[in-house]
Amino acid sequence: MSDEARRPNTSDDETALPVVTMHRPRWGDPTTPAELPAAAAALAGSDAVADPGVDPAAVVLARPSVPDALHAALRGLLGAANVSAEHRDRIEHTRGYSTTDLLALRGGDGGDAPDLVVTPGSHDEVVRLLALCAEHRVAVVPFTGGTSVVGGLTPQRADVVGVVSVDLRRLDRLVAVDEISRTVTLQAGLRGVRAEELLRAKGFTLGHFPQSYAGAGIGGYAATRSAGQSSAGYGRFDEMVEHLVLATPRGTMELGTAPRSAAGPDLRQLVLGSEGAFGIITEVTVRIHPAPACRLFEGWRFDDFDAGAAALRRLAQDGPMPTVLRLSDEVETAINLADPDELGAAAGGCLAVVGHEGVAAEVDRRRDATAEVLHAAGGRCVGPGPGEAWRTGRFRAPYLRDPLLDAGVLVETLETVTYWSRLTEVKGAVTAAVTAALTAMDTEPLVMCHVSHVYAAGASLYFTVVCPQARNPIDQWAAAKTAANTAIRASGASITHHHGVGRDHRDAYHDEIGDLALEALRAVKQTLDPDGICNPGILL
Ligand SMILES: Cc1cc2nc3c(=O)[nH]c(=O)nc-3n(C[C@H](O)[C@H](O)[C@H](O)COP(=O)(O)OP(=O)(O)OC[C@H]3O[C@@H](n4cnc5c(N)ncnc54)[C@H](O)[C@@H]3O)c2cc1C
Repeated sequence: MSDEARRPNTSDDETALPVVTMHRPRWGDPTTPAELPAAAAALAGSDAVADPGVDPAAVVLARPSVPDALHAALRGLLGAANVSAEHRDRIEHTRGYSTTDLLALRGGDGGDAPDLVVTPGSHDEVVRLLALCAEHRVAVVPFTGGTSVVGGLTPQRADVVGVVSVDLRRLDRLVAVDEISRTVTLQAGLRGVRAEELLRAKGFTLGHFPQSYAGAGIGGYAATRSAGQSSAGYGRFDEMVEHLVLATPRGTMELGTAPRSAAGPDLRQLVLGSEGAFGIITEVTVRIHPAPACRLFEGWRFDDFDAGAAALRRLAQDGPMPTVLRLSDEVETAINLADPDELGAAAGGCLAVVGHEGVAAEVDRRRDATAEVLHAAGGRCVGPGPGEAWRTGRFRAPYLRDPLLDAGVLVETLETVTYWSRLTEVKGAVTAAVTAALTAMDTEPLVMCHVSHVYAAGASLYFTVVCPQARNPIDQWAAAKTAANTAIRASGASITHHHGVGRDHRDAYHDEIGDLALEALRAVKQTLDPDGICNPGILL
């Protein structure tokens, strides 16, 4: 392996991002907006109406409805500087980053804004503020990075008198590294980028890089069972968690005594993925890895999606397992969103990105063994170019959505997970359902798909849908999303692999788990949150 292909993991490391303040409804660092590639504008169609949306500062919000007594008690508990009813703070905590969330705010709808935004500075303060809010029947929405794409930050107001957003940004410490056990204890409000920066300084990595890496944080990762793009090598976030601390309106629950235990069911699993419905995660202890010294990312071509998927399955089942393993279908390969300058360029076949990280000898050994499997499965190595283009461009991709929306293009993603034996069927069913729903509205879409995470028994499918915006794009996407959810459930797949349930997937999730399991979950909520103030309507 040439030294040029196998790059030392140094200053061109795309994971070394600065921590930026997000500015709803746009993504990321406002000083580096994305240019819309000329070819992408054509996706809007000739009827598209360009619309940059309403200035968030001009969005009218309702008067805060939390009782004065609670407002005063929160100021007493947290200090006046950590309790805000300011317009700007309320806007910045309104909904998440799904396309419909953005469209609503761009359209001037501030209806889901919280009444107050609070920033507690310790676990004890979180416990006490939960008790105060329960006393006053005010809903509490935990907020880490605010990048939810499933309505996880939009609680139901029906049975509460107000909504408080609990922004965990002050819980931002790396508490301790256990180098012998290779674990780190992190406070929940730490942004992912900052956690990685702190760990790299000690020679370690978390290995968790979701596409929302620029915005999301530790508490959100745990609460949603997030999956990073290196999940093949490092695992999903929930698989990394050894120990966690949950603040509930009834007190503290601390779970995870040892790496594995036979002491009853693993209750950490009740909290991971609970999306704020049972309380607020304030701290987690997770596994870490030595920071990789080298990496090698390559592109591999396959004749078609099924051939590529079969090759990925071979690796997932029999090894070796790369650090990054993903496969774009024919449409996504041709559109090549990883390189915006090549939008629309026809490429043919399907492209897989295969990445290895570690010490040089291990990278070489795994790369060669992987190449043998992929060759045998019909793959052709096309060198580091496409792999490096994907690696270096991946955190820029979310910036493209804003100029697309400005230009009147609807762009949204959805995902699912199923067994290998059903992968092609599920992919076909979801693509057909979304295409039919949007075509019926005279907005025929382009539906792209990739395999984003692989396991021995199956894989997740991630769809990107692009079409011209209809007159009411929120209703337009709701129809497409309903069609997709129905197709996912009808084909026996799970409603989500990593985005979570939130409000948007709640009904499909209940269908997926069945009545008895739902009753059991409700009993847990009743025990931990008897007044129903923890993210009401999310998950349950
Ligand atoms: C452009 C883009 C790309 C994305 N790519 C990925 C991806 O590659 N992989 C992936 O897994 N997801 C992805 N997502 C979805 C999202 O980033 C993840 O769900 C992420 O884990 C959310 O983290 P967050 O810190 O932003 O959480 P938030 O949005 O703040 O919260 C998410 C949910 O968890 C609850 N919550 C937050 N903090 C806590 C806490 N401390 N305790 C209890 N509940 C809490 C919230 O109330 C909410 O319901 C993407 C989103 C966007 C917008």
